[in-house]
Formats: sequence, structure tokens, C-alpha cells
Amino acid sequence: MRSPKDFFAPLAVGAPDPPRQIPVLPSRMIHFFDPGNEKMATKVPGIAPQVDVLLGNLEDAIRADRKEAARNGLVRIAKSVDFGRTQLWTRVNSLDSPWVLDDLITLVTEIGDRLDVIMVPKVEGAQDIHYVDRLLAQLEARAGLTRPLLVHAILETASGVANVEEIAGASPRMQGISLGPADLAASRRMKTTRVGGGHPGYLVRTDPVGEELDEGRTTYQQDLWHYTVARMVDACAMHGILPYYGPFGDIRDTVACEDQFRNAFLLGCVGAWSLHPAQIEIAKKVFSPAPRDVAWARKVIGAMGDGTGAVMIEGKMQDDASVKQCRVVAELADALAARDPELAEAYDAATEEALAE
Ligand SMILES: CC(C)(COP(=O)(O)OP(=O)(O)OC[C@H]1O[C@@H](n2cnc3c(N)ncnc32)[C@H](O)[C@@H]1OP(=O)(O)O)[C@@H](O)C(=O)NCCC(=O)NCCSC(=O)C[C@](C)(O)C(=O)O
Ligand SMILES: [Mg+2]
Repeated sequence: MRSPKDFFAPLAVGAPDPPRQIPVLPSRMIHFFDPGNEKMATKVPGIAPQVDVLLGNLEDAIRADRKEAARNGLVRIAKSVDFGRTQLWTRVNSLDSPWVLDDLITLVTEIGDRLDVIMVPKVEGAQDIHYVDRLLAQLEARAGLTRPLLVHAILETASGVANVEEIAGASPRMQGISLGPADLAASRRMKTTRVGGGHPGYLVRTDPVGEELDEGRTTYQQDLWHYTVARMVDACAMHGILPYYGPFGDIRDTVACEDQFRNAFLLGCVGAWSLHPAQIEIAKKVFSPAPRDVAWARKVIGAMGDGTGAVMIEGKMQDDASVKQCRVVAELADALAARDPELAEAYDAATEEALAE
């Protein structure tokens, strides 16, 4: 019988040990592509060096009669393309679909050594993760894999949100969670018809001045996703896994996409999905801390010595808690700079300038 002490023990004889820590690799954008779409597939080798994560999508957005083509296409691409340091993920079909069993069997058996993370859609509770966890262990053992596959859940059902903490902690394989705003809206019976983003009808209005109700009252659009993203971030932080904003469906509206991504970044998310090449640069810009913020963070860390006590910098009080926030920004910047010489240069130049002030 398994006890809580067996949390890190393999779930099948011969399966690799589950991870003790989730690797924190750059994953500013999870770039979705349809591996069965020839036009998109030919673009993959060119896109790979520009993105942190490439994801071969098998679920929604792939027509029912193209499911096998997508699955086989992903196997072919994973075997033939060199992704360098870019991670390769997949999104399998939902657990109640006729395709998911073949998705998992085929992918783990054929390309389990090339895949980093398996994204599971429409997760309702820990039981869904436990099912995938055991099945992956059996398949890993059969395929002779030595590195455990990680699991990423999409938060896109009302019960998934209600159970988000137990989902985040359901398995040592849990790598992260993404918001799935479209399915979540449907599951909650929200009256939106969009894939992510705001809605002009969801607003607050200033009080009336005098008797006139229709004039001079400013409205402010509110963020439909604030509650869910904040809850997801807390659940992920509590379990040492990574939170992501999901898709922004209005490809044309690059401005609002950037805003939505930035809200998620500021609240604690590490990345978002790019559905179209046009969204890659947006995610890169938003989820790489700005040079001026990195410079400030490094300046505070430098001034705070061992990180205790209080000092004043440019009129602002700094103490143990503000230096911790600065470390979050500086450590992310260092990790990204280690892979991106352009960013490294921008961060160093801004830091030099800030220290000279
Ligand atoms: C939106 C679509 C239809 C517009 O595709 P298009 O061909 O009409 O656009 P385009 O602007 O004409 O494309 C320009 C070029 O870029 C290519 N291209 C276009 N997109 C990509 C891509 N992603 N990766 C690589 N290449 C891409 C495309 O093939 C074309 O190539 P060409 O110049 O040679 O003709 C297309 O971009 C697409 O299918 N993107 C992926 C959609 C997707 O994966 N959706 C599912 C995720 S969102 C979701 O599931 C919700 C969620 C979480 O579950 C929940 O909230 O519930
Ligand atoms: Mg969905």
C-alpha cells in the first residue's frame, strides 16, 4: 500500500524516479502548432530557435478527421527536427475522448525521450492527474525511459478551478498550470464568446454627479480573469510549479494581447501561449523583465548587503521584503540573459546607467 511517504516513488516497476524539483527553464511562450498541417509543420524548424517551448497540439483546433494525422505528424517532427534548447511539449486530447489513449501510448512509446511536458486539457480534479500519472509510469517503464515526463494541466472547467490546489499538488510530475479561458467560460456558463481577453460589458462606473445618470460617468473595464489567474498563481506557488496565462484569440489585436499577457506576468505567471507567429514577440517582450526593472532590482540587492535592515533608495524604503521581490526579478533576468546575449547586454547597460545615477 502507498503511504504519503511514497509520493516520490515510481508508480510502476521500471519507471524512472519522479522529479523532486520542477526545472525552471525559460518558458515565456508556449508556441502552439498543428503537427498535421503541412504548412505549419514546415515552419517549425525555423520557429524553434525563436521560442522557449514548441507545443504539438492534438486537441481542440484539430478537426476530428485530422487527429491521427496530427499525432503521426508530431512523431515525425520530433524524430527529425533538432530543437536545440527549445522544449518540446504536446497537448493530448481530453481524458474522455476516443483519442487520448492512443495519443499517450504512441507519443510515450515513439518519442517519450524527445518530449518534455504533456499538457492535459479539461482537468477536473486530482483524479485526472492520478490517472495520467500511473499510465505514464507504465508507458515509461515499457519504453525504457530514464527521464520522467512532466505533466501540465489546463484550468478550463469550473470544478478544475474549485480544485486547483489539489490539482497542483496531485503528482511530483506536475510542472505547471495554464488558464484555458474559452472552455472555462463555457463551463461556467459565462456569456462571453471570445478566447481570452476582456469584455466591454464587464465594468464599473463612477457615481453620478447630481441627478443626471447618463452623463459624466467614467467606466472602467475590469479583468474577467483576475480571480482565476490569481488563484492559479497561488496554487502553483504553494506547490512549487509554474503558472501560465493561456491563449489570446484575437490575433489581430496585438495591443490588448500584450496587456492581458502583462497582467498575468505582473501577477506571477511565467509565460503565455502563442497561437500565431505574431504573438511570439509579444510574449517574449512581456515575460522578459524590462531592463529598467532589472537595473533597479540589481541596485536594491547591491544596496541591501545581507538582505536585512532598511535603507532608502531614491526616496523609497527598502527592506527584507522588497529585496526578496527584487531577487525574483533579478534571478529571472539572469536565467534569460544566460541564453540570450541581446537581453544580457540590455540588462547590463541599464544596470550600469542606474548605478551611475
Ligand atoms: C489562428 C490560425 C487558424 C490562423 O492561421 P492562418 O493561416 O489563417 O493565419 P495567417 O496569418 O494567414 O498565417 C500566416 C502564416 O503563418 C502560418 N502559421 C499560422 N499560425 C501558425 C502557428 N501557430 N505556427 C506556425 N505557423 C503558423 C500559416 O500557416 C501561414 O503560413 P504561410 O505564410 O506559409 O501561408 C492559426 O494561427 C492556428 O491554427 N493557430 C493555432 C490555433 C490553436 O492551436 N488553437 C488551440 C489553442 S487555444 C485553445 O485551445 C483554447 C483553450 C486553452 O483550450 C481554452 O481556452 O479552452
Ligand atoms: Mg480548451
